[in-house]
Amino acid sequence: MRKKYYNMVEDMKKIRVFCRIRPVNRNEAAQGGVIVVDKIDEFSVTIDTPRGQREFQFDKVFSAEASQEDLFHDTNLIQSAIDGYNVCIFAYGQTGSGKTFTMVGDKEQKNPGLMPRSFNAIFDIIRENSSKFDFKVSAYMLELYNDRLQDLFVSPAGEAHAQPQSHGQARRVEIKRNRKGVVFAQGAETKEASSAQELYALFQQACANRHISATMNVESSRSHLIVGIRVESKNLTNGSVSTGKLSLVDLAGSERAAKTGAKDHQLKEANSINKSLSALGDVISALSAELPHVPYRNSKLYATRVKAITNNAQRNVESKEIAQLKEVIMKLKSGQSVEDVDV
Ligand SMILES: Nc1ncnc2c1ncn2[C@@H]1O[C@H](COP(=O)(O)OP(=O)(O)OP(=O)(O)O)[C@@H](O)[C@H]1O
Repeated sequence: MRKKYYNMVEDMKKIRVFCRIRPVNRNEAAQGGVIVVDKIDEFSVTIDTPRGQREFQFDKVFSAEASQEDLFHDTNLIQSAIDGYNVCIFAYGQTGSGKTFTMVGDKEQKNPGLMPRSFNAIFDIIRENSSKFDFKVSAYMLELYNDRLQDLFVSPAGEAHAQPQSHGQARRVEIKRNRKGVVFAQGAETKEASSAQELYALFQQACANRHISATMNVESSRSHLIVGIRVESKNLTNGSVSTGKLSLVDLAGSERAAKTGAKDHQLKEANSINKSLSALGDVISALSAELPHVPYRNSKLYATRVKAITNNAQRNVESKEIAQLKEVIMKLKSGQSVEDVDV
């Protein structure tokens, strides 16, 4: 059992790359379109290109018939996030390739994607363990638009009316790293949720505040959506507290704006998306090639010098005493008395 868990943790140190093949849609089928990606086994695909056939390898390949449930089943790292690990899942691909469908699902939520399924799974696990742990779930939701992080819990109208800070600018969200190397979004509003429904309602509120390109009559994400869910669990037997984080990211695609005679601001969007996606691509290739320098700082998507993701999977756990001391500090900061806290 212990070996199995150890192997799982070892496995988690890696970045895993899955490939999902999108089925042809009605328009494409009407124009005689066919799938050009061929799944040849569990791990490989071939693509016919003008320069001949090319083969690509992945940790797993999902065919066009794979269901949302299949995807969730094989990418499910919710238990690890609840156990105190930092888990990040994102979809990467060109415009229209199915990133939003995979991460969020279809509009009517007949086929929910990884995000709503993860919200449910978090609270299912919490329910199963509620006699042994006290849980606290909180979330922040951001978008990265034109190289600027926006807090999606603050509506654009609210932002416009917000009191400017002393240096004359509206509230800014910045990616920072604390002394333990944990990355966090400084300045982002965090909201607590006590059920999957509440978390989903927060998500819907966040989506309503996203940038959409009004002049394009197609549904296309023009910004990167970042959903961060923090799960704090207090062990009721020994008082230790572990904090895990699940980051779910729906990246924007870029090609469409560039191809359709885009206006100035659309080109700015496309350039900014391309720049951040290529920075992300550089980070991933540096990590997978285990290069000594990982260029995190080239984009706000990975703006901090996170200690190598590949070789540092560790649980964020603190003892009962530290958890209590933090509580004392919190109370003192808010002007409460601490006499009744026994440390
Ligand atoms: N596996 C799938 N099965 C059925 N329909 C799908 C699948 N993947 C994507 N689609 C449909 O294809 C269309 C494009 O998908 P989606 O919006 O997810 O693309 P995207 O990669 O997020 O695009 P963009 O980068 O422009 O936001 C949508 O109508 C979506 O419902």
